[in-house]
Amino acid sequence: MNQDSTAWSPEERHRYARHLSLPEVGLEGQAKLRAASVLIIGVGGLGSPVAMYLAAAGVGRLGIVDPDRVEYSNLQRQVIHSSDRVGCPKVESATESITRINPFTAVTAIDAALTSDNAMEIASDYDIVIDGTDNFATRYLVNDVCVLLNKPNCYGSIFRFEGQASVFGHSGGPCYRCLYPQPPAPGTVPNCAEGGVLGVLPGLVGTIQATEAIKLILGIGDSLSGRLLLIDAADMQFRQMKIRRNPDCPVCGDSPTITAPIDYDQFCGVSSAQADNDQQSPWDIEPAELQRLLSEQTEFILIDVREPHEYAICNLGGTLIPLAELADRHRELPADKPLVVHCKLGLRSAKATRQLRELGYKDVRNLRGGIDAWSVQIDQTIPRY
Ligand SMILES: Nc1ncnc2c1ncn2[C@@H]1O[C@H](COP(=O)(O)OP(=O)(O)OP(=O)(O)O)[C@@H](O)[C@H]1O
Repeated sequence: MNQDSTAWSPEERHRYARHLSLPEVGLEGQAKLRAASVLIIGVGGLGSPVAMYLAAAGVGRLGIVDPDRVEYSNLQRQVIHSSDRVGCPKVESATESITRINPFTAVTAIDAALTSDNAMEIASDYDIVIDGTDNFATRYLVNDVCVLLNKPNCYGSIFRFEGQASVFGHSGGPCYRCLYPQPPAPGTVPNCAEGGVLGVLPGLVGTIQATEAIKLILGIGDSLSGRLLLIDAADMQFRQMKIRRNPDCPVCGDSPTITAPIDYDQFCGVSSAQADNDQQSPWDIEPAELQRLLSEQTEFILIDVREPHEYAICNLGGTLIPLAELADRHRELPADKPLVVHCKLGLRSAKATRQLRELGYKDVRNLRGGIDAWSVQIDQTIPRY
């Protein structure tokens, strides 16, 4: 314990009164909370409620790590941030909120991404780690670092209306790799930016992560270690699945082969997918060139392969054929005219371009960077979403 557990100011006694009268917490438990340190990776949708509730509960020291800046599109769920903080580093905005909630909580803000190079050093300074991130490479990194440092990892993830939570690497329990030995192939699982997420869902999952951290600090209840909680907010169903430690797990198994953080982008195939994405395809068309074609009234067909609800948000006026319908509906397109295909970011339209070329369409091009790039480079009145 880093503070005298018996010394409480009148304000602290008043602030924590409802904990103090709870037999499972009391002065002793509150002292454990004050002496505890928790590292929160990502102060986005999940990290927001986690940080706010842990501060309110009186956790003595919080570390927050995030390289991102607050955007308007974050505010629908990232409740630790507010409109006046758009453009600010998330960790700065979160520190301000945490301090307003509880000035007795000390915050260390790291305005950078957790990486293989810094994770061991950063995490070693905390009792518990909470993963509030949104990508597979970081999830495997957080998992491995927690196993290597023997720290519990309160895990959560969300997508659309569904969430998951568990506690990994705790007292001989399984780790994230025992549950998911391999990451999904890059591009096969859409992220929240593409697929959307119900704003309240990270509140639900993040408070479960915070609850698990508080239980671990207090040493009470039955933790989610060895169980995966599956949440369906649309039907409000909570299910759980048993998870066992895999003796062959490369990080927590009987003969581990991972003894230090690895290259997680490479493990998750992110580098090669990114390189493919960055590499200009001969079929790409830049936004400026598309603008020229439009202004010169060149004859071509513009095709939008997004979903109807995305088309309703903003569109360039092309023919809407969602990617999943292209195989059935491609005959609506003339075979003898140039086609320009686009989507939100240029990935779905790259697939559509390949598909149409395989179907025999000779002159098909893909708008590089999608409607997002068009909005940044050509027409800022088109909303980014
Ligand atoms: N390696 C990492 N280190 C620290 N923070 C990370 C890391 N990877 C992701 N994050 C952070 O985790 C948070 C996840 O938040 P969230 O899932 O709500 O999405 P977002 O990236 O803020 O928003 P959107 O996906 O809509 O653009 C983000 O703030 C992101 O910057």
